[in-house]
Amino acid sequence: MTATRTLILLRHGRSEWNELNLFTGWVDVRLNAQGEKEARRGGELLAESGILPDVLHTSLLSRAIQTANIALDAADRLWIPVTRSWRLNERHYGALQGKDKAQTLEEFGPEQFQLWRRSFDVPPPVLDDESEFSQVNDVRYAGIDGEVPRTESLKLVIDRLLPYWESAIVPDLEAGKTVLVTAHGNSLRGLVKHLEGISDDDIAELNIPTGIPLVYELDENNVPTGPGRYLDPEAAAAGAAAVAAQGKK
Ligand SMILES: O=C(O)[C@@H](CO)OP(=O)(O)O
Repeated sequence: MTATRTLILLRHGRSEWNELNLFTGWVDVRLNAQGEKEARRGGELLAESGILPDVLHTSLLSRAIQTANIALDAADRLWIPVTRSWRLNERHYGALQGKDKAQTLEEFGPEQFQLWRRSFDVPPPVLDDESEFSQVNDVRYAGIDGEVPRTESLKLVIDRLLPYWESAIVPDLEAGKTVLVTAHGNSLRGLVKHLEGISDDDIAELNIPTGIPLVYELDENNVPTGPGRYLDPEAAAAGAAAVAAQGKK
């Protein structure tokens, strides 16, 4: 029997802007108190299930970094090596960054809202470089191998994510390491789409809850041997339903 490889995906805990119901994207907001609690619980779930990461990959956004640190502290794994990449960042939400989701839904209607939020290849309008929510002059992206996005569809997220998956994450998995990836709702939707071979249409229905580890066992071709498994399935189902309903309250 060939040994399987273990991959853990963790969406950051609730952020200040999740709380305010604002489109966030690349805006670098922090976790709120509930998000910190979720991150701790995420780490406890890892410890309780004995699925302990050997290496960590995070985005360059503080909410993912904070989540990883808190979770790893709870699992007594703060010491593991870490690599961070903009390629794991949240989807850039273009001109929607900083906008209220409920107001956007009301202004543009459910069809356009869903198209911007969950379609595969329709990006929101581009964000002006002069906007306070633009990242074009953010020093952390000064050296990236590409242009700082002004907007992204899920397709564009997958296009910039997969080279990192292949060049940085897969080698760790192939070295037999248990890999933790701490990232975002839409960058993780992109990775799950790739792993599970979800169609461009069906991916619209997938929502990832905050703070609950999602574990995959992968074969020697890095294909999942079964569906991903949330370490707290009940909380995950409730969390995913809440994400799907955002804007409607
Ligand atoms: O605002 C965002 O950046 C994302 C994740 O919080 O939201 P949505 O779930 O609407 O894609």
